[in-house]
Amino acid sequence: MRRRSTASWDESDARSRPPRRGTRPRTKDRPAHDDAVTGWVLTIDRGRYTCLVPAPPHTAGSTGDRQPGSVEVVAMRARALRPGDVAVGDRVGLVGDTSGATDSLARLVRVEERTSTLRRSADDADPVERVVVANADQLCLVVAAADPEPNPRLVDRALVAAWDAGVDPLLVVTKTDLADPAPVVDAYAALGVSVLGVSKVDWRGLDGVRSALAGRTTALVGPSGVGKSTLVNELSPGAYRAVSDVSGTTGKGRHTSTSAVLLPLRTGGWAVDTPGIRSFGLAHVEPDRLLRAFPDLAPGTDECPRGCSHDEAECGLDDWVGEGNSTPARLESFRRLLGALRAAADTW
Ligand SMILES: Nc1nc2c(ncn2[C@@H]2O[C@H](COP(=O)(O)OP(=O)(O)OP(=O)(O)O)[C@@H](O)[C@H]2O)c(=O)[nH]1
Ligand SMILES: [Zn+2]
Repeated sequence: MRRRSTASWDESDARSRPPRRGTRPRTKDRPAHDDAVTGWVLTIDRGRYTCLVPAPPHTAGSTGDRQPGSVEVVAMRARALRPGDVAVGDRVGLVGDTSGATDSLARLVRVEERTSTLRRSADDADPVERVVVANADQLCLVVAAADPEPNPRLVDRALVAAWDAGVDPLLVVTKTDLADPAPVVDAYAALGVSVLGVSKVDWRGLDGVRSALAGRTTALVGPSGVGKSTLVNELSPGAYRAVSDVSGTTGKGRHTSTSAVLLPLRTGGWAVDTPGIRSFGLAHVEPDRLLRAFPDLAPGTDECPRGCSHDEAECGLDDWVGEGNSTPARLESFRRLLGALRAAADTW
C-alpha cells in the first residue's frame, strides 16, 4: 500500500475529467500516480518548477543533497493543482519525462504533506497569504547592526511566524563593522533566540553562521539592503545572488527575483533566499499558539478568565510571574509579541 496523507494533493482527488470518448483511460497516470518519482522544489519561475530528484539510494547516500546522480527536473503543474498549491521546498510527485535532459518537461502531480509552512502577508497586490517556503526547519532573520537600523516590530513578527510554523528562529546581525550588535543581542536574549553577528569586512562571525546552518534547511529573510545576498554568496558559492549596488547597472534599479530559491551550502544543508517576503502573514495565527514558544508562561494562563487577551488586569500571568514561575522580562516579551501579532502587518 502506498502511504497517503490526507493533506497531500493528488490529481485523483480533484475534479479530474472523465476520459474522452474513444480514448482508453490512462491507467498508467490515473488514479494514483504510483509511478511518480519524488522531487524537491528548488525554485519556481513563470509556472515552471525546478525540482531536485535525488539519486536512487543504491547510487549514493540519498540525503536529498546535490550528490552525484541527482538531477534537476523542470516540471509543469498538473491541471488539478492551482499555482498556490506548490511552494519552494515542497516535496512533490513527478511523472512523465523526469530525465532532467535539456528541454524535457515533467508533470508535477502531487504535493506531499508539509512539515512547516512560512507565509508572507497579504498586501495590496495580493490579498491572500501565500506559502513562500515549505518544509524549512529554521528561519534565519537577517538584520543589520546599522544601515538600515533594525526594526524590532518586524523582527518580532518574524519570530511569531517562526514559532507558529514550528521552525526554530535564528537572528543574524550583519554589518557588525558599522555598529556594535550588542543592543540587538540584548533585546532578544530574554526570548532565548540565538543571535549571531557577522561582517563582510573580515568575515568575522561567518564560522558561527555556517555551523548554525549546517545540515539544516534554513529560510533566510530580512529587509532589503541588510546584506542577505552578500551573505548567501559567501555561504553558497556559485549561487550568485545579485548584490544591490552591483545590479543597478540595468538602470531599472536592483535585480529582484520573485521566487524563493533553495541553495546548497558547502557545509551540507540548504539555504532558501526569499526575496518575496516583505512581511510575514500572521492572520492565521491564534494568539494562544504563541504560548508554545513560552512554556514557562503557558501553565500560568490556567487562571485567566475565559477569552483572556493576556494583556488585561485579570490576566493570570501577572500572579504566575509574581510567584516566581517566570520572569517579568519574559512576560513583557510575550506581551510585546502579542502586540506585534495583533498589529496590522507592516512591511519592510
Ligand atoms: N559595511 C558592510 N556592508 C555590507 C555588509 N554586508 C553587506 N554590505 C553591503 O550592503 C549593501 C547591501 O547588500 P546586499 O547583499 O545586496 O543586501 P540584501 O539584503 O541582499 O538586499 P536586497 O538584495 O535588496 O534584498 C551592499 O552594498 C553590500 O556590499 C557588511 O557586513 N558590512
Ligand atoms: Zn491571560
